[in-house]
Order: sequence, then C-alpha cells, then structure tokens
Amino acid sequence: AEKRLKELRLLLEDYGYHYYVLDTPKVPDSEYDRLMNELLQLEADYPDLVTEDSPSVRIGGPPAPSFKKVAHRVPMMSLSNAFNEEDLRAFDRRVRQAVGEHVSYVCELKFDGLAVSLTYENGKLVRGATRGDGTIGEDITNNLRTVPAIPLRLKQPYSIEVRGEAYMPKASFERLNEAKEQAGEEKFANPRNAAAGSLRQLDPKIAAKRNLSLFAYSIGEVEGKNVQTHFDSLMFLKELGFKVNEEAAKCETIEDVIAYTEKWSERRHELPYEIDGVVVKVNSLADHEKLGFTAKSPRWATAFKFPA
Ligand SMILES: COc1nc2nc(N)nc(N)c2nc1C
Repeated sequence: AEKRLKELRLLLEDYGYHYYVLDTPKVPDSEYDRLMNELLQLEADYPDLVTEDSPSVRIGGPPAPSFKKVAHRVPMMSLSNAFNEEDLRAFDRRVRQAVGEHVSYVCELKFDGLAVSLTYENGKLVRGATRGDGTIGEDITNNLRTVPAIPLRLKQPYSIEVRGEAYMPKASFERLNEAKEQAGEEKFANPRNAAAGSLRQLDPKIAAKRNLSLFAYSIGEVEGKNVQTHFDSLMFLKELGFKVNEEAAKCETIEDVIAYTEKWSERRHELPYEIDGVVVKVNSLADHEKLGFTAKSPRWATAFKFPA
C-alpha cells in the first residue's frame, strides 16, 4: 500500500502540474479522477500513511473554526497608480533620476484577484495567507492547498516566500454565477469578489470546488538563491513549479512600456482571466535597493490602471 500511495502521489502531482500550471493535460480528466479516487480510498484504508503534501488535500479538508492572524515577515506593499501616458513618463523620469539613464523595465499583466503570500520550508508549502493590511494577513493555508496551480511541493527544496494573485478564470466565474442563479442565491459581482469570497470562507471543500488558479509574481524572500533581475526571479519561480504569466515582458524603454499598456488595453477581453491594468517594474534588483519605498509603495514599480 505504501509503495502504491507514493506512486499515486507522484503521478497525481505530475498530472496536476501539467494540467493546472502548464495548461497542457498529460492524461484525460477521467484518468486523473480515477487515480485521485484510488488515492482517497487507500488513504481512508491507511490513515497513518497520509502525508500533508498528498494531492488529496486538493479535495479540501474539514472547515476551520476561524482564521488565525499571521504577520508577514516582509511587508506586502501596495502599488502606486498611473492613469495615463504622462503618469508613466513621470514615473520613468523619477526612476532615471535615481538610478541613471540605463534603466530597463518588466511589464506584467495586473491580475484582478486576491494577493496572497505562500511560504515554503525546504520546498514544502507550510503557510498561505491573505495580504490583509500588508503587515498582518489571515491564515488561509487549507483553502490555498485546494488551488491546483499552487504547488504543495516545489521542484527544488528551497525555503522561500512567494507572492501571487489567486484568481477565478472568467469561464469559472460565469459557471459559478449560473449555479448561484439556479439556486436562487446572491451572485458574485465580478471574478475578484468571487475569488476573495471563495478563499476567505472557512470551508476548504467550498474553495476546492471554485476552480481557482494563481499566478506567482514575486519573491518575498528566499534562502540560498541570488537573482539579479525581476525577470530572472519570474523564471526561477517557473523552474520551481509555479504558474507564471506568459505575457510578462522585458521593456527596455518607457516607449516599450507605453506600447505594452496600449496592446493589452485593447486585447484584455481576449484573456481567459480579468486584468485591471499593467504592472511596470524596474528590472534590476540593485535598482530596487537604490529606489526603496514610500510609506506605502515601492518606488521601483507602478500599476498602470486601464480606464474603467
Ligand atoms: C510588487 O507588487 C505587486 N506586483 C504585482 N505584479 C503583478 N503582476 N500583479 C499584481 N497584482 C501585483 N501586485 C503587487 C502588489
């Protein structure tokens, strides 16, 4: 039984990674479901063989009595906003005044979901929390364990704290609201509220049914790894097994940044998830050090918001 359990865990972890992180299924859903049922049955027969990183947690465990408060070791800041081209050019001028003319940027889509923090010890997920007020969040570990795009075990055993945006794809949002309509229940206003509502309730079995996903977008802190640029940190997160948005792009000049914001302002409706803008970040992490933070936000990033 122990051998088969280990085999099933590895199979389900690999199939889950291909399906939910790479969006490239390796086996039909029926095969995945069959193996998951075999795992659940074996774990029910041999409860002392259950491990905390078993894929069975994707189904969701018992409800929590309440949410514990957790302190973020590295504060989760908010982003300053830019609303038009002039704001972006002003941001670029401020950055170049501080770090010199040869600054380059990374542009990322700004996912309209719920910012979360994921803590791994030696590659194992040990805690998941909401941003909260940036210093104190809520422990929603058991809900986040049910999000299939969130690795329970990293591909390399790093101790790392990762930030990402949990979100509900548009299709899942439509289906959920249809079901709410059928049941005569209150519908969610938008996918962000639906994602937040799904993760900030106490029953992981509900979270497990909401088809949530997550894009990882930055490293809070990591032991034993040095990256020089923000783009390299995204590539590193991808290597570890996180879902990282494919549209992240290096932008050498503010002209490229402006072009990126115009492109995605046009094309946002083509995406299977909602975005409310573009996040522009200085690429060099040494420049992050030089630029630092205001009371609320990093000076090395800004969020360009699309017109509502
Ligand atoms: C550095 O801080 C941030 N970076 C981000 N990056 C992306 N792509 N999306 C976000 N929503 C986001 N939010 C914050 C606070």
